[in-house]
Amino acid sequence: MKVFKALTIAGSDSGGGAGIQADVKTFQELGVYGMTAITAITAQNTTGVQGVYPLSVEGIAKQIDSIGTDLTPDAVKTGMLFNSEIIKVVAEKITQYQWSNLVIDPVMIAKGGSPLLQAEAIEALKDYLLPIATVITPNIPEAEVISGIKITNLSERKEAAKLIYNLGAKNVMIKGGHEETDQMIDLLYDGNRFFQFESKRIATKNTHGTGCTFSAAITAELAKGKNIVDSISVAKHFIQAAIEDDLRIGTGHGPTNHWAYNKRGALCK
Ligand SMILES: Nc1ncnc2c1ncn2[C@@H]1O[C@H](COP(=O)(O)OP(=O)(O)O)[C@@H](O)[C@H]1O
Ligand SMILES: Cc1ncc(COP(=O)(O)O)c(N)n1
Repeated sequence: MKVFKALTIAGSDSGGGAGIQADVKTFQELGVYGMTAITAITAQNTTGVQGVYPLSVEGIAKQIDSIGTDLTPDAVKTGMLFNSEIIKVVAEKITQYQWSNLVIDPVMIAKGGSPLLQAEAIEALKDYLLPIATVITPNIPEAEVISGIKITNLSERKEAAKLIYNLGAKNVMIKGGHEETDQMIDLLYDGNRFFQFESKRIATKNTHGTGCTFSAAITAELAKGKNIVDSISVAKHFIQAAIEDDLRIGTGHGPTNHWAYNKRGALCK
């Protein structure tokens, strides 16, 4: 049996809804063996972030080397990277090991407003990570920061996608979670065409970790050898099910249910 393997290089969320924890749960649900290199520990729950503790650059490089010298991932994603030093070492190691299928989730701010990426790191993200990305998955505020333009409608989102594409990412997926529309549109640009992935907006405050889960699902499907459009299509169904079937735990922005996608599959059989 061929075992598909995916690596996440991201921060730990003690509350279990976002970050490394969301990624590993998603990999597992999609039948992919999950591996991790932790960049920072956050003390976090559904009410917000209580503390951020980045790891040393040496400690992060060592974790990636442990994987690179023994286990070759079929796809890699990055999440919270915190500062430019971490971004540089992560880009260097991914290049050193010649890993392909790289998903960059340019995590900047947690749902409650706490910064998970320092402002000084934006240029490093553009210079070192975008040129090696198979796909970058910003939400609308992140796409505004990277592209440098304001996004208030779909045509501005398309313009931003083109600007981000020109920075070197092979595909740009600008998510629509931050738009006030009833229809949730995630927009992909592959340098040639635009693709829209649509679903109904779910009225809920429990969206902690949606971006992490979505990008982890894309990573898992790329690891299995699917193309970008098919990978995003699965990820969209996965996140929709996970949000619809929210767990209602904690007193703030609760997590999504990573089990929901497979639970539905099982119920349909
Ligand atoms: N209320 C919602 N209903 C349905 N899908 C949602 C909702 N909120 C977010 N999503 C989906 O979750 C994914 C993450 O979107 P978004 O919230 O924009 O990212 P982030 O978590 O990075 O801010 C996207 O696929 C988006 O369409
Ligand atoms: C460690 C960590 N990484 C990422 C996020 C972003 O979460 P979201 O997916 O809700 O944008 C988070 N809150 N914590």
